[in-house]
Amino acid sequence: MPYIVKELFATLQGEGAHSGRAAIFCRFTGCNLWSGREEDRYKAQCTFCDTDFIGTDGPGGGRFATAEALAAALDDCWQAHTADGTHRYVVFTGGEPLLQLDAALIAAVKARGFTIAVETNGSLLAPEGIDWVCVSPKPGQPLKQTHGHELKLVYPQQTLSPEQFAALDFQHFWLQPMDGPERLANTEKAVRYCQSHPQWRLSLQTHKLIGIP
Ligand SMILES: C[S@@+](CC[C@H](N)C(=O)[O-])C[C@H]1O[C@@H](n2cnc3c(N)ncnc32)[C@H](O)[C@@H]1O
Ligand SMILES: Nc1nc2[nH]cc(C(=O)O)c2c(=O)[nH]1
Ligand code: SF4
Ligand SMILES: [Mg+2]
Repeated sequence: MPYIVKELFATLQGEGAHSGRAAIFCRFTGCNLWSGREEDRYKAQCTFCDTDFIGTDGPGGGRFATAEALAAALDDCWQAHTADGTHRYVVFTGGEPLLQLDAALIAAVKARGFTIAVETNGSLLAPEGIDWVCVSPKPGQPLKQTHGHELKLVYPQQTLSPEQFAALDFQHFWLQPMDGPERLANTEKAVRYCQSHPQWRLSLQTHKLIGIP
């Protein structure tokens, strides 16, 4: 099965505990909670997505026939954008990366010296070997990935509250204000929640603030 990638680009991780860290983002095509088409958004399980994950037309996107081919593309992207070969970091996102990220790709990317992070909605179990698991729960599907490194809840959501997740096995608990027309009000709500519930910290989408991808 080929890996289908919307885009593959170098930037800084904008969110969560690794915010500010140089990374290659590999955005897989497709999600299990929304078709990605605007006309379907109202009936999707996840309705507030900020991302275009349809097709393969983004920078560096395409169909990669093998794990080795995709790992080589990540390697090229890292080498084109960084001064040295160390601290290699790849973030697999999407769409929903756990629909495609498998043992073969993890092994191929590790063999090239990358530390691997994933951004997942948590409705699928993560395979072994991922170094940093960020789970961002969504409505509509039961949460299967109930442990990891950071839990990043988009806030506020009508049907999901921080209390539902506060006892799970994660090192970091983030509230990330929901982007969209209510972003400012949502940010104020997230600030108030974090102030009164100090287990939770505020995650801003810093890449959007400074205009990088
Ligand atoms: C586009 S998702 C892709 C990865 C995976 N499908 C997921 O939902 O975690 C990447 C991150 O953006 C967050 N996100 C998506 N839409 C957002 C929005 N409107 N405001 C704030 N964060 C959002 C997600 O919760 C997730 O943490
Ligand atoms: N800079 C940057 N940081 C990010 N962290 C998570 C992202 C995502 O879309 O998964 C993202 C993204 O799209 N850009
Ligand atoms: S689960 Fe993630 S990629 Fe899928 S629609 Fe929601 S935010 Fe977007
Ligand atoms: Mg994003």
